[in-house]
Amino acid sequence: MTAYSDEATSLAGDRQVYAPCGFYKGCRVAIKKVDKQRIDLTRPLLLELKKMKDLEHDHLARFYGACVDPPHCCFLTEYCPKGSLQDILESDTMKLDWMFKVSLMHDIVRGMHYLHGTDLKSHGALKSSNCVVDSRFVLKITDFGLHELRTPEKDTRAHSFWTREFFNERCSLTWIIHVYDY
Ligand SMILES: Nc1nc2c(ncn2[C@@H]2O[C@H](COP(=O)(O)OP(=O)(O)OP(=O)(O)O)[C@@H](O)[C@H]2O)c(=O)[nH]1
Repeated sequence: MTAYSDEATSLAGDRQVYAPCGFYKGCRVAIKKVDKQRIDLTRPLLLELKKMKDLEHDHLARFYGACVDPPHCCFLTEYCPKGSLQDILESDTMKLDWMFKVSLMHDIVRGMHYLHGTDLKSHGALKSSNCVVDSRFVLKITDFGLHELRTPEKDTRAHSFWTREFFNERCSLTWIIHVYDY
């Protein structure tokens, strides 16, 4: 894997968002840092990594793998050049007409429907910054699974909705919570 830059997403005239990315086997990938001193490759973790790699759907960002060597622990996922739904919603220059909004909603529903039918069963952190948009304006859901390796949310700007946080504290995640999530 070649890590090459923090690429600015193409929202001309807006705040620029820099996403670390690189190349892995000829594909451009998004690099998500994992804030862990060490990662124990237990059997359940290896199984989950395998399941994640096997997932394939038009509305899920491809999971390419993880680097578990500290201090460079990270996940590699499909890189989507238009940035996240959060970036698009916060953009002053990008006008969303109803056709585009419906198409984005449709993509989320299709992606989540597929995810709920897999062994992962739930996303766990569905929010606008975890929905990324590719060069053809197709929305793909990212950052699913591997909950034990993810750092708890610290960003109050994150657009997650009260229902997920409310339920997280009280019971385990199920697909029903996602229905309220979006
Ligand atoms: N262009 C592009 N930007 C991305 C991609 N993935 C993430 N980003 C950018 O990185 C921002 C932050 O994403 P994350 O690093 O997942 O952080 P977060 O979702 O805000 O927070 P946590 O997931 O809770 O850590 C997004 O809003 C995007 O601007 C991608 O595939 N392509």
